[in-house]
Amino acid sequence: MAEKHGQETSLRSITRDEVAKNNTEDSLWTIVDHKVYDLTDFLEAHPGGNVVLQQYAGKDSTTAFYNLHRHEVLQKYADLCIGLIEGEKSEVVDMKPGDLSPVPYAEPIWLTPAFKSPYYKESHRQLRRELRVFVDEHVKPEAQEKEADGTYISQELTDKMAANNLLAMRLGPGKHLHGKKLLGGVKGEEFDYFHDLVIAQEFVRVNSRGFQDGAFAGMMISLTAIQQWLNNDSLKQKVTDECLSGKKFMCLAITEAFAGSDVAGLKTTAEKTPDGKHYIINGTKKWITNGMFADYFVTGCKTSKGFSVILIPKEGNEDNITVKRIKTAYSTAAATTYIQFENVKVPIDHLLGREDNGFIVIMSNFNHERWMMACGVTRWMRTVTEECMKWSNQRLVFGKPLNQQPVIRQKLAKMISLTEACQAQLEIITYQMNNMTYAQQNKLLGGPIGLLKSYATRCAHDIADDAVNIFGGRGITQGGMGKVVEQFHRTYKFDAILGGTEEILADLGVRQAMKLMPKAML
Ligand code: HEM
Repeated sequence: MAEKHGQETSLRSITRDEVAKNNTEDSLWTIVDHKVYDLTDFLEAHPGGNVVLQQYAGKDSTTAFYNLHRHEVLQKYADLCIGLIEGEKSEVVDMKPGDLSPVPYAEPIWLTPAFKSPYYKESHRQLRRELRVFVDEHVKPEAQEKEADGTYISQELTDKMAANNLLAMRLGPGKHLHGKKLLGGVKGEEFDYFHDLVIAQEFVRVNSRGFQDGAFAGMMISLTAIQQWLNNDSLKQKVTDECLSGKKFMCLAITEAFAGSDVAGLKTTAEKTPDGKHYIINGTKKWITNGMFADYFVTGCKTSKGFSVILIPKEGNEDNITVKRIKTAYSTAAATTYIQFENVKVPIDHLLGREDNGFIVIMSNFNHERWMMACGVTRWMRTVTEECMKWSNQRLVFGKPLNQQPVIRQKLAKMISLTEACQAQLEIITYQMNNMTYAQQNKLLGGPIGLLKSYATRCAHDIADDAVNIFGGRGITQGGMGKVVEQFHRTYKFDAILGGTEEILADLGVRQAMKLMPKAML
C-alpha cells in the first residue's frame, strides 16, 4: 500500500517508460501531477467508468484529470498512488488542515501575505490559526457527511466544541467568556467582535450550509436573548451552562405560518393562569432552525396587551409540544421545524424582559444575528470566487483554459470586487461595534447593519448567478467539481430572508437615516 499523498520522499521512483508499459486492463497505470497511480483494481469502481481510464492507460492524464476532478479526489484515493516519476516533483498545491489558500482573493486582505490591516491583532491571528486547524480536522468531515445524509450534529462533535469553548464563543464577546482560555491562547476578557468575525467566517469554510445552521445558529440567536433579558438569574445560569456545555440545545421560535417579519401578526398566545403563576401557551411556529432536537424554545407569543418572549423548556412539556421536519432548499441537517404548542405550561419567571414588551427583546438581538449573517455570506462569496478562479484556470474549453475568455474574466472581476467591498464594509462596522456600548450599537448600528446584510445578500445573488454560468452543468450538479457553487446557488437565499428580508433591512437603513436627518436644505 502506498504512503499518504504528499509524502513524496517515501514514494518509489518510477520512470515514464515503465509507466508506458502498464497500459492494459491487467495492469493499468497513469500519471497525474508527476505521481503514478495503479488503477487496475479501480477500473470497475471508477465513477466515470473504465473506458475513460483505458484511454489514458500508461499515459500522463494530468490535464484530463483536472479538467474533470477536484484535487480532493486524489487525496481521498491516495492509496492508489504507487510512486513518483524519476527526477520530477509534484506541482499541485496539496492543502493541509489549517492552511491558507494561495489562490489570489481566496483569503481576506488581512490574511494575504504582504498586505496589512489596522483591525487585526496577534490574538485574532492566533485564534484564526488554531480554529482553522480545528474546523478542517474535526468539523468539516462531519459537516459534509451530515449535509449529505441530512442528519444532525453528533454529540461527540458538540462535546469537542464545548470543551474548546467554541459554543460559548458563538455568542460573541461578553461575561460568559471571562476567565476562559480560548483557542490560540486568547483570554476570554480580550475576545472582541473581530474575534467573533473570525469565528463566524472560519466556520463557514465547512461548505455545508444546512449543517452549519442546524448545529450553531439556533443557540447563537436565542441564548444571547436569554443572557440579556431573562429575569430569573438562577434559571439563566442553568440554561446557559447546559447550552454552552453542549448538554442541551436551544432554538429561537418566532416566525409562524401567519407572520414572519410582521411580529404583530403572530398568533401564538400565552395566557396567564387564574392564579397568575403560569403561562399557558398555544399556537404554531414555522421554519424554526434546529427545532427538531431543541430542548429549549425561546418563543414569541401574544400576551394580553402586546407581544412577549418566553422561554419554553421541552422537559415536562413533552406531550404538549410536537415537532415536524420541514424540507427546504437546504439539507435537513438544518433541522428546520414546524412546531405546535398545545396547552404548554411554563412558570411566569420564564418571561424575557417585561410582559407585552417583547419587541425590544427581539430587536436588540437582531443586530448581532444580522451582522453574523453578513460575516457568513461574505465568506461564502469568497469561497465561491475561489472555486471560480480555480475552475476557470484548470478547465479547458476550445483548447484553452476558461479564464482566457474575456467574458469569464469580467465575471471574476465582479465577483472579486463585490466580495472585497462587503468584507471592507463589514470590517468598518465591526470596528464600530468594538468601540460602542451595547446600547449605542442598538441606537446607531441597526441601520448600517441592516444595509450591510441587505447589500451582501444582493451581491451573493449576483455571485451565485455568475458562478453557475462559469461552471455550466456542474454548477447545477450536486457533487463533483461544481458542488460548492451548486450549494451556494441553492442556499444563498436563506441569508436574504432569515433575520429580516433584504427589502425590510434596506428600508430600515434608510428609515433610520431619515430619523437622523437635520433640517438641511439644498
Ligand atoms: C487517480 C485517478 C482517478 C481517480 C481516483 C478518479 C476518481 C473519480 C471520481 C471519484 C469521480 C466522481 C466525480 C468526482 O468526485 O469528481 C470520477 C469521475 C470521472 N472520472 Fe475519474 N478518476 C481518476 C482518473 C480519471 C482519468 C484519467 C479520467 C480520464 C479522462 C477520468 C475520467 C472521469 C470522468 C469522465 C468522470 C465523470 C466526471 C463528471 O461527471 O463530470 N478519471 N473519477
